[in-house]
Amino acid sequence: MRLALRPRRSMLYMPGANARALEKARMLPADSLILDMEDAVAPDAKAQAREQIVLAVTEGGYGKREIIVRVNGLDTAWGKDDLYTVAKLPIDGVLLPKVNSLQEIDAAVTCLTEAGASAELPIWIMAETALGMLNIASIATHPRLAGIVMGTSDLAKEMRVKHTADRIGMLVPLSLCVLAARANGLEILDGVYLNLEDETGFCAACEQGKNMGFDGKTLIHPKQIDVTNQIFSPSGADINHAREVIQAWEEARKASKGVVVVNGKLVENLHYEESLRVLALADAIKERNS
Ligand SMILES: CC(C)(COP(=O)(O)OP(=O)(O)OC[C@H]1O[C@@H](n2cnc3c(N)ncnc32)[C@H](O)[C@@H]1OP(=O)(O)O)[C@@H](O)C(=O)NCCC(=O)NCCSC(=O)C[C@H](O)C(=O)O
Ligand SMILES: [Mg+2]
Repeated sequence: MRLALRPRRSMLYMPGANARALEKARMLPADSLILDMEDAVAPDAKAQAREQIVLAVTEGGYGKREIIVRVNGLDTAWGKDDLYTVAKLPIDGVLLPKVNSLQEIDAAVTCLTEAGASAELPIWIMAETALGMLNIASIATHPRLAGIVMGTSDLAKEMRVKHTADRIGMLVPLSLCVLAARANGLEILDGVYLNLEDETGFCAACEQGKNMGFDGKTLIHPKQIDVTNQIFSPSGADINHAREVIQAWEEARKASKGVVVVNGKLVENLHYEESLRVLALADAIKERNS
């Protein structure tokens, strides 16, 4: 499933059991919201979280923010009821946690279909298990899949990787998932940054994620939104450069040339296509903010 170009620079998690967070999110500038029934919710609060999420999305008021609900896995006591509950909610996607295989997506889709969900309801997966990493090339081909969210906390635990500033132990899985996403036309979001006091480290992680090819970053607190939106938006310089490339390339084409030099750099068709994407993203962000 290919989604239309939509900014997904910032995707904020909130525990479904936290009514204040569900309320607050209606005013926050995040592009997407993940209303969580899974790991941010204690077992005793699962039923309450489900009820509050139903109430919140039914009431609405989230404007242009994309609403995605993260359900519990089908191997838990709550997974099936979660899927039955979200099947008919007015949401933009369902996020499946800890996906290990394509067959697990099939099982979730079967539940959603039984419960009357539209065949158009986008499915997202968390890439956060060692087995899921090894199977990501196959998982990413699922026809209902819209996007991948990196679960770097669970993955670090499974791989016994330390959270270092350069994320050295994460680079292979992160890039593997970016490759799988791009090969299948999917969106992909980087994992969360857990230290809420470390702004410098957070900015560096956002920059690294952008440079690695991610569309945006998942977040745990409202104070992480603005900087994320800024880093994952094309800058003024990016937009000017894209316009120059497009103009130069179109003129070159008219003159039957296959290459042209812009500001001392070689420009080919691939740069033209990337420049069109940058301008389309900038327009989508403008529209999102209007
Ligand atoms: C980390 C927190 C528990 C901190 O909460 P709190 O102590 O309430 O923070 P503040 O007092 O600084 O909050 C200021 C105001 O902002 C609202 N708020 C806080 N967090 C959120 C949020 N996530 N969404 C919406 N609104 C939020 C507070 O209500 C305050 O509002 P106001 O009343 O107007 O002052 C908390 O931030 C939190 O719970 N964060 C989310 C944690 C979470 O969802 N974790 C699970 C996802 S991470 C994960 O599982 C990734 C993956 O699976 C993996 O494996 O990597
Ligand atoms: Mg996780």
